[in-house]
Amino acid sequence: MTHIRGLGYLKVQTQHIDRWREFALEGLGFAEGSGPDPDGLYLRMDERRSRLQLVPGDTDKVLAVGWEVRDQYALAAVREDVEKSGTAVTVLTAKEAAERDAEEAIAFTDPGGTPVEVFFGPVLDHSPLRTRFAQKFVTGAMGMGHVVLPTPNFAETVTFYNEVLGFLPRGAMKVGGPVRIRFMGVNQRHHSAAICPAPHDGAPGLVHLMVEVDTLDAVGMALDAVKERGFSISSTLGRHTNDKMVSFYVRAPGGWDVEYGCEGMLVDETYYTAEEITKDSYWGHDWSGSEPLAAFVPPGK
Ligand SMILES: Cc1ccc(O)c(O)c1CC[C@@H]1C(=O)CC[C@]2(C)C(=O)CC[C@@H]12
Ligand SMILES: [Fe+2]
Repeated sequence: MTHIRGLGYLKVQTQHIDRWREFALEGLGFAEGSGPDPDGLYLRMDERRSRLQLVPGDTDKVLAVGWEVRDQYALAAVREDVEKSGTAVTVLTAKEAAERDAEEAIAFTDPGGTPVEVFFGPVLDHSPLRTRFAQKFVTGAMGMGHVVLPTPNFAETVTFYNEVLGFLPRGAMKVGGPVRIRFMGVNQRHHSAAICPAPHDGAPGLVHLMVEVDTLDAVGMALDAVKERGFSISSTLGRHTNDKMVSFYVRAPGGWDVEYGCEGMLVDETYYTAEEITKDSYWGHDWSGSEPLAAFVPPGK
């Protein structure tokens, strides 16, 4: 059993903070939140002060994938498990935790090189949330969405998430020969993470972030809004075969994608078994117009 309850937050550095503002606020309909860096962009999806955090910098890269646990006891247990695996853990200072709107947090790097944080005690913002398309983001017990992480050490990374962090296998898909993308979950969301083999550890360290909304109309309105603003559609609308989600993928400033969807299924662990899908989608999800993902482009190219 894992102590991790869901994806809590994602913090990303970007060279393109102004374009990000347009992308996230006008295109995807996130609400503006608050956070410690006056030059940062803090995006609200729910009662948290922020879920997605962009800070300006001279490269585009993931600074932290933040996983949430129930309380201080769960955090201590995760820390012990990670340390026992031989991975060094940093306990963040009270100031560093406060900057993350958390009561306490730890940090470490996974075998694929992704900077990971685990925290408890998120600080809330009770002011009414007004989103651009009047959509509700599906968060709560399902966390903020899912991340697809690239790794040059695929087997080791998968083992780490399953056996050290306790993520449950939620099926796989072959992506060339015997190589599989592996989906993993920690709650009723079908997958909160997917691990994807990448040939090298190229920036930005992320393949995509998926966020879910409550209506197909909001997905359609976001699709129109990002297209109107000149953002590149990586994949057309489609329905996935594993989590049943209807989504599109759009290229974020910085070379990774945001998947924006609705109608994701709820997993019932009483009956669930991990299955292998042989098609990514029942219909749609045409990737032929996708610009190359930065995670798969060799550094320096
Ligand atoms: C197959 C699938 C099911 C549910 C998801 O949320 C999801 O993101 C995916 C993967 C989508 C996508 C794909 O099918 C083609 C190969 C892609 C582009 C990758 O290399 C990572 C994401 C993959
Ligand atoms: Fe996805």
